[in-house]
Amino acid sequence: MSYLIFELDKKLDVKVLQGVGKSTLCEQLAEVTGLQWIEISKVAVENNCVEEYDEVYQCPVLDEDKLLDGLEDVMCRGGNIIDYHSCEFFPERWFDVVFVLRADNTTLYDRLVSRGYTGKKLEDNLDCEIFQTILDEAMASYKKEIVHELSSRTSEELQDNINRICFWLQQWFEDNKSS
Ligand SMILES: Nc1ncnc2c1ncn2[C@@H]1O[C@H](COP(=O)(O)OP(=O)(O)O)[C@@H](O)[C@H]1O
Repeated sequence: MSYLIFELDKKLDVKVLQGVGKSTLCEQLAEVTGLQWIEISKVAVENNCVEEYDEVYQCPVLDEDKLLDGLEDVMCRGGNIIDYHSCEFFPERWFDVVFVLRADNTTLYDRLVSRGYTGKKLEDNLDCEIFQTILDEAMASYKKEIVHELSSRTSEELQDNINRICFWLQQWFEDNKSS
């Protein structure tokens, strides 16, 4: 499961979880739309926003306040695609639409195993999908009407998602032309 969140405050921004295809989608979307793809994990490391390393999940633990402070100006300008595996700590005002990517468990299992995930990290990522944790988190963090689910299992669905998001963007610009 994954998020894709656009902040469309006259400009745009996107945010997206693990193995569902968010990087793949964000990269292609950035190419097509000209939006700036921001990988939070990379930005955090580059800007010293990592507090410690979680040995169980084998991932960095972020200094969220510092990270958010550093992103504030960029997000206010808009035009970004934000890519990360959690969404509740981002300010609600940053985003105008949220896309939650979904993949069935077999697909997700194969992707995560081929990426080298094992043990608790693998189990918890799969549980997230089974229990719809990310969708619930998105629904709880943002207005329900701006949260959308997209299936992300095949290359056809990837293309379809890009088309749907581009169409959605066009509509957004039409609706907000005069403001
Ligand atoms: N829609 C899709 N159809 C088929 N394979 C996909 C799709 N999206 C991503 N993948 C593949 O799944 C793997 C994980 O994708 P990635 O974009 O890195 O996920 P994430 O960024 O969510 O962790 C990669 O090998 C990628 O090529």
